[in-house]
Amino acid sequence: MRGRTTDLSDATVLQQEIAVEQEHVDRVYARLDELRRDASRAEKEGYRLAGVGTFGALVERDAMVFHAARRRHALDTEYEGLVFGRLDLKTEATHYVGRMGIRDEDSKPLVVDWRAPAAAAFYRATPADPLGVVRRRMIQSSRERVTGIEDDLLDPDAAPADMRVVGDGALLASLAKATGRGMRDIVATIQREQDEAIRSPASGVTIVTGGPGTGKTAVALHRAAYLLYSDRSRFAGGGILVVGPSGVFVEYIATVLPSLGEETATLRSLGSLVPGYDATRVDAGDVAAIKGSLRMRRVLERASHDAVPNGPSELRLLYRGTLLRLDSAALDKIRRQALPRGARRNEVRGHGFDRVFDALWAQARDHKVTGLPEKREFEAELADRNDFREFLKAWWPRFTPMRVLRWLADPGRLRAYATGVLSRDEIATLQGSFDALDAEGPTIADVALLDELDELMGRPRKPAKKSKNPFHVRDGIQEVSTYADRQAAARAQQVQREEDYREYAHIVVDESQDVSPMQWRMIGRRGSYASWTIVGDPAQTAWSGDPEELDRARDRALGSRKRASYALTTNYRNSSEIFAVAASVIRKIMPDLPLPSAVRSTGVDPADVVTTVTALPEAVRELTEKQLAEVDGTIGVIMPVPRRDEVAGWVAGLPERVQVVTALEAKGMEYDAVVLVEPAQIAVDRAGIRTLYVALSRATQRLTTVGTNPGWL
Ligand SMILES: Nc1ncnc2c1ncn2[C@@H]1O[C@H](COP(=O)(O)OP(=O)(O)OP(=O)(O)O)[C@@H](O)[C@H]1O
Repeated sequence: MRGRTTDLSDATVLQQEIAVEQEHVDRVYARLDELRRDASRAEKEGYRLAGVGTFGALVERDAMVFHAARRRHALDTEYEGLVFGRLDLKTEATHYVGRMGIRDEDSKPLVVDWRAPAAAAFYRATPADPLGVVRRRMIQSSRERVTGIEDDLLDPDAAPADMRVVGDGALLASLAKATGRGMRDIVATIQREQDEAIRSPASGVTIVTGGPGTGKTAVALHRAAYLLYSDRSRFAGGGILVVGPSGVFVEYIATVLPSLGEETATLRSLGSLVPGYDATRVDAGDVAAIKGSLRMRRVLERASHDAVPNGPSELRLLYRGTLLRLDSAALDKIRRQALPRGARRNEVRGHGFDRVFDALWAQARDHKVTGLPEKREFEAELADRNDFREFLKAWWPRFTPMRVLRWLADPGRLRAYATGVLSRDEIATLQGSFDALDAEGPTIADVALLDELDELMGRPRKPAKKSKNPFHVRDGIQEVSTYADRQAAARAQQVQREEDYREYAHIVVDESQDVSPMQWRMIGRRGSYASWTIVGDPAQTAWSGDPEELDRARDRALGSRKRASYALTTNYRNSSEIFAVAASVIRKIMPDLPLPSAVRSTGVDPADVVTTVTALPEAVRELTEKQLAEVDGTIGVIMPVPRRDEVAGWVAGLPERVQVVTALEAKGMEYDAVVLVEPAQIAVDRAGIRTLYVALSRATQRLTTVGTNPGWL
């Protein structure tokens, strides 16, 4: 208990203050019940009216039902911890801050939405700059019951004599909680520097940097929620895309926006950004660096213009008793002419075919074929012939990106496409890295190559565009639809987008330090109209390619948009003891790197266990079991990428709280305890040391390292 002295015991003061807040919270929930009843009445009314009226009116009512349902859903979602803050201002006014804005029957605010301008002071006021706030109070609750209070007295001189101040401050109370499987929102305890990044202007590019655990991901997600609040029609209409490094990470953060009442954002990992793929396989660092380099575009361009493997090497057609023939040189020439540099193979297929017709026509005339008809009829005759059609299909098929990428598994083709673009060593490194495409699907790095090929080759022309009006079934017919059809259509119009949607209004890129140049191109294609939020920490990158190329690719994706940068400086995740170990590792290669300060101490130092190869499996299992006994939340067992399956076997059968991830998958993740296996095998080069830094900074409470080589510390 801090602040003013009082004659009452601390516990009594706390109970009295809780009772004061409970009264307000009760009013809010009573009002919430009314609003929910209204929303569900509007929904029911919409259903009732749906059976009558003109089509246009029906659509409008459907939209009304949809909005009412959405509102009811929001009211349900944001039930827990609805009111979490109170501001007592110098003006003697009091504001309550919560997950959503609620007004009483007279339209007076009972709770201010955390994203509203009036709530900014809740996050930004400090004792040095109180912004008119005397006391900031965090209200903790469980469902509708207030369970605790944490106050910060920001302006003691302005505090009235009877103002009470209880608790140790909101932040430390919240950091002590165990980690769940999914990330939590931090809406009640956003810190000033974070709030500034969250409320950065909606246009241009917002860049947020900071060391491990500084809340970059939390800021990025709260910013998405803020943007949806501040300009819903723009951001919900155009859509917000959130891109993270891996599927594991996307799953981890997937609950944050819904917990803030926002479900409209699209979350994708780098391996699943292109429709049809959900890649989780990773390439070795040196392979990923080559696959991620912009030079791959030239390699792929050459591939996309090459002849089909095992395609027909000549065309022989017996036409009205005369043999017409195009040999392989003639066919190659036609292909090259129809496909000049920059042309898209799938789009110019027709030109290729036209040239084949021309060449055959010229031959037929030279050979003075008896009874040769007009050219158009000659073409029609050929086009009717199965053998000719089969030839065209085999010689110039419609290409899928996957089909062409597979050609790179052939060492001869790879060499032919890459010579003069990649070094001999690089070509040797790439060799074999496409072999498993068929059996195991693409790697995460391959997905950007597939997207590039898609662009390089274009798509076959699409059939005529469908009407934009989802109720408009065929020209001239406004089909009588059922209520359910229109309800689905109303919803589809609001949230569903075509599979390869590319017109997002905002793109959030998390862990941006790991986005390769080719991946920046892939993301950039989906953000021509977007404003951006880019968060990352260069010191955590696993990228071992050319850093300048990386900057260039990023700059190209972001274009000339105005940039605003924010740096976060406090590590909220790690205990100071754990972060000290991580810091000592990164300092080896970046001695001048500014590091965040870890605010919380547990008094428990990390343990480092050195053992033998034969004893390692048992040691890993035992150390993991020990963590299970010591912490309540999750335990991350982290290892070098190639050893994943082996280590997973060692801890098989342990409770679900134990999660097995590679050092690369651990990016962005958080666990209460971490057992890190064979750190020396991760720290094999500079990129490896940065990856080790990531792995060492994942734990909130306990860190144990275990391996057969002590030389990494
Ligand atoms: N203001 C805050 N109040 C409470 N918890 C916070 C706050 N800011 C961050 N945290 C917590 O700190 C942890 C780290 O946050 P987050 O994962 O966003 O950091 P990060 O900067 O993205 O980390 P990394 O770069 O290491 O992946 C999370 O558990 C988050 O909930």
